Amino acid sequence: MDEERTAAWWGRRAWELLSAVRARAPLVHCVTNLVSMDIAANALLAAGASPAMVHSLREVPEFTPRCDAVCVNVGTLSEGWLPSMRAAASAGRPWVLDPVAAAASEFRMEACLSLLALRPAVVRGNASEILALASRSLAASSSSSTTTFKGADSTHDSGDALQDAKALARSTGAVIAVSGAVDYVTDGERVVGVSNGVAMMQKITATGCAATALIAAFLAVVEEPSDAMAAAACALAVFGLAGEIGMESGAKGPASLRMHLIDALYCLDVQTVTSRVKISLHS
Ligand SMILES: Nc1ncnc2c1ncn2[C@@H]1O[C@H](COP(=O)(O)OP(=O)(O)OP(=O)(O)O)[C@@H](O)[C@H]1O
Ligand SMILES: Cc1ncsc1CCO
Ligand SMILES: [Mg+2]
Repeated sequence: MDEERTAAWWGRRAWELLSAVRARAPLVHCVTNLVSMDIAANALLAAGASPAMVHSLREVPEFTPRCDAVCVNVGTLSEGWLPSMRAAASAGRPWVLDPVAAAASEFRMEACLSLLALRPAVVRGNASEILALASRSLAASSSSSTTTFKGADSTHDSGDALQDAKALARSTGAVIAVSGAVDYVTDGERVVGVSNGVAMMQKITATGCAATALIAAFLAVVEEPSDAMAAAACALAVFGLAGEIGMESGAKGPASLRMHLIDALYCLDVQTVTSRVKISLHS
C-alpha cells in the first residue's frame, strides 16, 4: 500500500465513496437471505443507495444487467434460489458474495464454491465462514479447523482467519473481508484493518449481511475494479462508525441499536467520517 495512505487519507476516501453513493444512488441487486432483507434494504437506503431484492430466475437475467452492483448471500439457501444467484453473479456487474454459514452442509459449501468460481470482486464473511471456505477451497494448503460450528455466528476471531483470507484472495482473485472486532480486508498481498464498530452489532441479526450489501453499493461507485479493497474497507468503516454513533445515541440493546445505527448511517457528515474512520495498513 502506498505510503500516503494514512488514517487521514482513508477518512477522506471513505467520505468520497459515501458521498458518491449518496450522489449516484446506485441500484444494488440483492439475492439475499430472508432474515436480512429488511436490514440490508434499510442500510442501503440510509447510505443513499437504491436496494432491490429480486430472486426469481424469470426476472434476474433481465433485471441484473440494469443494476450497478450485486450482492449474493446464501443465508437461507434453497435449491430454487441457487440458479438465480448464479445468474445474478454472471450478469457482468461488480458483485459481492456473503458465504453465510458456509459449513452448514455440503450443499451450501458446494454452492459457495461454485459462486466463488464466478469471480466475485469481494467476499465478506465472519471468521468462521472465511476459514471454512478457505479450508475447502484450498484443501491442501489450509490448516484451519472448523470443529466449533455455530451456524451464521462466528466462533473465531477475525485475526484467526487472516492467513487463510490472504491465501483465498490469492487463489480466487477476490478481495476477502473478514468481519469482527477488527475487520480485515485483503487482496492477498496487502491487508488493511478496520477498527470501527461495537460488539453489540453481533447481537442484531444480519448486520453482517447488511455490511455486505453496503460493500456492493460502494463497489458500484469506485472508479476502477482494482479499488475493490477500498470499497470494502470504507463500507465496513462507515457501517461500523454508524454502529458506534448508534450506541452513543442512547441504544439500550440490539433493537434500539438497530434503529439508531440506521439513523446514524443516514446522518453521517464529512467531519464525523473524516475524523472517526479507523482504517490502517496491517503489517
Ligand atoms: N466485537 C466486535 N466489535 C466491534 N464490531 C464488531 C464486532 N463483531 C462484529 N462487529 C461488526 O459487526 C458487523 C457484522 O459483523 P459480524 O462478524 O457479526 O457478521 P456476521 O457474523 O456475518 O453477521 P450476520 O451473519 O448476522 O449477518 C461488522 O460491521 C463488524 O465490523
Ligand atoms: C440467522 C440466520 N439464519 C440464516 S441467515 C441468518 C441471518 C444472519 O446471517
Ligand atoms: Mg454473516
